[in-house]
Amino acid sequence: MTKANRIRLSFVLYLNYFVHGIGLLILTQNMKALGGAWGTPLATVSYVVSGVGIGRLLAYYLLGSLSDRYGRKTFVYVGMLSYLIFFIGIILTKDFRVAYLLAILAGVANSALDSGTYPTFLEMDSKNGAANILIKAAMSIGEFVLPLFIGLNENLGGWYGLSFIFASVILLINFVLLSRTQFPQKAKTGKQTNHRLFGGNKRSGSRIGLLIIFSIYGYTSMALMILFTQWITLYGTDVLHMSNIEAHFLLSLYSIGSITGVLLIFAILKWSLIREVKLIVSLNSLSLLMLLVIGFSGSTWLVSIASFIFGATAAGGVMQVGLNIFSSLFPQAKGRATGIYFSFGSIASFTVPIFTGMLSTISTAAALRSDIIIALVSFAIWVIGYRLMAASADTADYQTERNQINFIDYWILKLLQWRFKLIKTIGIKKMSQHGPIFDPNRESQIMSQIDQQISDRENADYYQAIFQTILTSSKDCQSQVQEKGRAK
Ligand SMILES: O=C(O)C(=O)C[C@]1(C(=O)O)C=C[C@@H](O)C=C1
Repeated sequence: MTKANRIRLSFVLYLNYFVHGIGLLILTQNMKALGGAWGTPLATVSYVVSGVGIGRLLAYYLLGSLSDRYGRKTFVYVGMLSYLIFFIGIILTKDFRVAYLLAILAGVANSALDSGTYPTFLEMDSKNGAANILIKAAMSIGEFVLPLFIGLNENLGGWYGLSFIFASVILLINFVLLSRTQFPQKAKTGKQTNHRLFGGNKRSGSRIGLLIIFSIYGYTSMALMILFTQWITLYGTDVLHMSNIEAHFLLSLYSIGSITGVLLIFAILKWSLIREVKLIVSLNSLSLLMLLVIGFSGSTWLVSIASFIFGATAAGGVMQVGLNIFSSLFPQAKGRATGIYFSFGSIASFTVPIFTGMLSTISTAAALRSDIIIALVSFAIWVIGYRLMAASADTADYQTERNQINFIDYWILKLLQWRFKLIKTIGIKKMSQHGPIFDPNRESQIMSQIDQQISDRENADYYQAIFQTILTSSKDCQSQVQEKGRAK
């Protein structure tokens, strides 16, 4: 695949997730207007919204498996087309039953996009799953833009359907773009995918163990976020006695944390600085810690900071990291792995509101604190998962260290290039002032400064030799620049 093609394909796929971010909120953000259009109370609109979850649950496993067999592009098309019918249909229909069917279709759209897109990114860039983390960012941008769009439109007295038209137009443009884009070659197709999921070269006991872990994590990673976003504001006002605005701001801090987390995790994965399993264990332990602070510290300051960090660690793409690991364990069935994983996620989006609703009859604090149990389960299964995966990993491997060295070299080179740019400038200035290139005082000042900064004394000689070489090369570079200058 050419680089230009990769960039174009990535753009199209991310743009879909921008639309999906809009799709996630568009019904709830227009509840009143839709209730008016269908002549139903808000409760009915809310019932229609639940159709999205049903659609997801129905479709994930099936579409995921089919995507392994029939190719990713088809499923991206299916997802886009389903979303298009949903957006247009919702504003055309006057009947909430039709709307309910359309909501189910939106859930199917979600599943189809996921089944087509996540495996594509892994197949495009099999080295690491950084690209999949940005899906989360694209969604967040859509979720950020839609309320602004609707707010502005309402202020201008515009028709509520405009936001649906807006999403449809982007989809139509994206259809054209997608038709001109090539997808990467899929690793393997065919019937073997069926049993490979439970077999393959690893011991099947540990594979089944891992399959169970990923199914549970598909649930808990999603539940962790949904529960927090549903209850944190009420917890702020009712339990911590914060003002309304302060309590709402906790959710904003969580969102900002989430975007920060996406960028951080993306950079870490892009450079493969830490093994994904280590990353997921660290993120989960931090999430757990932050929930304990939120649940029991009682300090609004600490809760605010913890909400931010919780956003970064629980909603910064950790779910996508889990999916990456899951898919890499079942390389022949990436689509199916995606389907299974997100099916459990959609069960979470169903069940969390139900059981926290029941807990809230005891207290709001109980509802929010139940997230600690979910975090504890996530953490515990990853401790087991880590051991299972470590058992099968090659411990003599030093690829992670090599990746870290690549990262360091990258930055050393950037800094050296910056230094040489300055060196050239000084060389030219020295020439116009007829000053000598070699400045012994300055050099000994540099060397003694370096010497003071070296904390690893054992290797001090090596560092000094490296800097001596830099100084020598800098002078060579200046002579060359001056020669060129004189020749002109
Ligand atoms: O500071 C200067 O005068 C430079 O030209 C730069 C530089 C250096 O590499 O840092 C290079 C040559 C001189 O001998 C001293 C220092």
